[in-house]
Amino acid sequence: MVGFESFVEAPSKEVKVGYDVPEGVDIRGRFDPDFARILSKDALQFVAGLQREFRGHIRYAMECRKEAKMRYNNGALPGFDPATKYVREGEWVCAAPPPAVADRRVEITGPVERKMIINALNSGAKVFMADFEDALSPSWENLMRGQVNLRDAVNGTISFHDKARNRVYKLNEQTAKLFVRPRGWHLPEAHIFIDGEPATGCLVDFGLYFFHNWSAFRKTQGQGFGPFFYLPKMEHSREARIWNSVFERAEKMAGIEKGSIRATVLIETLPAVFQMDEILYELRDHSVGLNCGRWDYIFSYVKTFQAHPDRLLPDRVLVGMTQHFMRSYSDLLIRTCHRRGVHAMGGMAAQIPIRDDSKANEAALDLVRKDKLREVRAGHDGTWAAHPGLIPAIMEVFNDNMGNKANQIQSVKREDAANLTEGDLLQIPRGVRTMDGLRLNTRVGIQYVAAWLTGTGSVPLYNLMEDAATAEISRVQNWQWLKYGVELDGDGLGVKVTRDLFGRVVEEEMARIEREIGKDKFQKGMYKEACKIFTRQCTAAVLDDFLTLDAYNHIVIHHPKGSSRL
Ligand SMILES: CC(=O)SCCNC(=O)CCNC(=O)[C@H](O)C(C)(C)COP(=O)(O)OP(=O)(O)OC[C@H]1O[C@@H](n2cnc3c(N)ncnc32)[C@H](O)[C@@H]1OP(=O)(O)O
Ligand SMILES: O=CC(=O)O
Ligand SMILES: [Mg+2]
Repeated sequence: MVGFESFVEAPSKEVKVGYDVPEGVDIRGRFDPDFARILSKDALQFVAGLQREFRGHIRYAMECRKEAKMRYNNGALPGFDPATKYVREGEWVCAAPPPAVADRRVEITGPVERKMIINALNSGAKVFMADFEDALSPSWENLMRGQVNLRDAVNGTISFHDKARNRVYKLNEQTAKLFVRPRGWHLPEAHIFIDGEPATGCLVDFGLYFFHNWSAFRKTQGQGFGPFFYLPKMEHSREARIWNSVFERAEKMAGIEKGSIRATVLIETLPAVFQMDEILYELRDHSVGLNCGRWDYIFSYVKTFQAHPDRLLPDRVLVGMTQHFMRSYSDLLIRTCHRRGVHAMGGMAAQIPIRDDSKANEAALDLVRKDKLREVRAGHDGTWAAHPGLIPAIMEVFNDNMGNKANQIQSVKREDAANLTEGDLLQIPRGVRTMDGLRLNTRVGIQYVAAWLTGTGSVPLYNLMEDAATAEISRVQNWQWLKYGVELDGDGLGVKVTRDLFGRVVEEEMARIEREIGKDKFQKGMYKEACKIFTRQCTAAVLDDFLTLDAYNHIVIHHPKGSSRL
């Protein structure tokens, strides 16, 4: 095929440099020689092939999401699909877990940032999930540097020199096994156009990573299997079927056996909890389990029931795993996975170490221990840690309760959970809705968007980890409370959430943020822009599907033409 060059100006020199692209591919992101090694013509050809083969299927799946949304908005409830009862009732199992990742008792997650990748791989966790998703702001720089970092990590050559601290970071002898989480199906990659359209973000993340790393990964990490992935935010098994076909195409291109690639699917949307068997079935040759993506799941509960004022959630801090609908989701996930012979992974506790207050730190650690103890006793085979400082405590809980077994797939079947019903999975959570809840949602939402706009996708706020999933809860909850003029509990005054009240809350919380972080940081940051985006989304007549879809327009930078909206 005849190629052509996608030219951009090199700003300092007056020469033209450019990516060598295959026909139909146009790179609109900044040129960088490091990026060019990732965006090689062959790699782009592979990504373009994926895009061309699967774009129609993806479009259809996104249309189906819209249709389902309309049904829920008209009063329907999600539930098990009678048409796929035979899948749920059939006796089948997934391919056996690869030996390299039989033991996944503690997994650390984090963005694909160079130092964090090294720290995570060295952290003592069994697995590191490198994130292009909830924890990453998908700027061109972050995405492309992330690909460079992962290639160096898989090759074992990654290093990082922290000049300020004069510290050099390198990989230990023993490292965690690498999983990569591409973006969700809904996000475009606006810096890569294929046949005149933005590429699908997750196909870019997957395609580039797979193309450059499959061979080395299988030798150094996967003991003959791999690469390994986490798949986010799916709503239906038809979306899992697309991933399965993507994997088969990739395996064919690489000339490796079907079933080499393995993926854990996050069950983190409400519709997907009714599709767990179906999702595993679609991916049965490529599955390595399911995971409780609890934060997006809460977000999805609100989103799915956006037009159901009888199903409002209480304050965000009250929606924990002990609420009946959350516990039922975790129990059914364990039962489903173990019946099908794969891992049932727990979720993320949002607490992180608190350095300057040992009492508060101990209290936070205690919450993490309790959460993890509940998970391991329920039958989860492993769980997530947001920070390396939590790994020893979490590891201890899993070691004490799982002993020498690599996992609990065969030993904890949870047949009792077979009787869980749609009613259990949808049970309305209990708790109050307060002014403090509204304020916290607002303060956290604005600060998160401000960080995201400046390139950081996971941040510590008020001693908790915040990422795209947790920020989404704040956004949709505010939207829903505003939409239905919710009467707040707590002060006995029956204050209603109105636009006026929300306007005052936003003003006061912006002032509070400025006091907390200081005038200088506030001025230099993107708090005002973030406030505008967040406020617009909370007050929109129609709920935006994703916070990051609109915000993405603010971080797209086309070269050499400047910023560009999709
Ligand atoms: C809902 C979901 O999707 S959860 C999954 C997605 N979310 C995530 O992955 C969040 C991951 N965690 C993080 O990003 C971070 O821990 C944060 C933002 C929450 C806190 O970050 P910080 O306040 O910078 O942490 P802190 O200053 O305590 O870091 C101490 C050290 O630990 C390292 N560290 C902290 N978290 C991680 C991590 N997740 N992975 C690797 N290293 C980490 C830091 O790089 C730092 O290293 P250094 O001492 O060599 O400089
Ligand atoms: O991705 C994980 C979640 O909880 O959301
Ligand atoms: Mg998530």
